[in-house]
Amino acid sequence: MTSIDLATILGQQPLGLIFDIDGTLASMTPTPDGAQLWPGVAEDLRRLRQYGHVAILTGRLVEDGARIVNVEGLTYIGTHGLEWCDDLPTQRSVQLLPEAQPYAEPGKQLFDLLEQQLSSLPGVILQRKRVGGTVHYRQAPSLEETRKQLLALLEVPAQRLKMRLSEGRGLIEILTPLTVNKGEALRRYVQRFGLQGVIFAGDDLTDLDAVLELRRLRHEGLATMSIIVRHAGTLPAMLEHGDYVVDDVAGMAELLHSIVDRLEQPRE
Ligand SMILES: O=P(O)(O)OC[C@H]1O[C@H](O[C@H]2O[C@H](CO)[C@@H](O)[C@H](O)[C@H]2O)[C@H](O)[C@@H](O)[C@@H]1O
Repeated sequence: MTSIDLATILGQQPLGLIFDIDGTLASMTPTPDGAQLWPGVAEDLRRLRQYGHVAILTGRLVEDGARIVNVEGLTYIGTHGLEWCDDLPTQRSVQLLPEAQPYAEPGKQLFDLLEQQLSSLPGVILQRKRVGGTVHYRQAPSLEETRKQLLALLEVPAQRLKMRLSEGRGLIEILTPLTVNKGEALRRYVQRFGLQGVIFAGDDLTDLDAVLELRRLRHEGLATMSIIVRHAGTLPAMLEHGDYVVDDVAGMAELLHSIVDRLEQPRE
């Protein structure tokens, strides 16, 4: 624990609590469709809604993230900040940032191209999103060979279509060239509700932008705390810049539960 005091942050109003999904509220599974919230988390998120603004900030499509979390009354922010929904997408419509709209078609073209080659790419899963998407190759028989094959297929057309490729563990993200990321999305969320206290929890490379943005917000006078969910192979930069570390999704679920318990205690 750093010198940042959880009780001080939880005492701020308006308070915001923002969570990543995969590796934070849900354990990693071999395929994206297998992910499930850790037991008890959905109930704690429901209780949490009464004390602050609660958001899910994920790399997944809003609908996909909402399918996993499935708690009403949260803000669902998908595709690393490109799309927003003020409740479950069954209740409210999903808003794509207008600046992202022109990249829907180029993203689709890249996925169409990969789809044509799918029979020669065993173990590859294509996850299309509203704009761009994720190419998973974690299940491929040879990771490095498949990675090279995918990059060879994608690099030139992506450049021509002005789309960006980014690599993670066993995946390639097809992204827009926009600078929107989880950090920018977090700031938008904070400004939208005039939050004074902000907690963000995440575990992976794309969460680092949000962790760093929280630091900037703290320098601007807000009470903020980032929670890093540590797994085998957690990026050193996450541990360096985060404020509070928990071990695995189980540790995150435990902390979430204790946060809700604290908020439910009567104030003196
Ligand atoms: O921002 P997040 O909520 O952490 O989402 C990041 C990506 O998560 C998903 O992929 C990862 O989790 C899968 C389920 O555990 C796993 O099978 C996959 O290998 C991981 O990369 C999701 O499928 C992606 O769309 C998200 O971008």
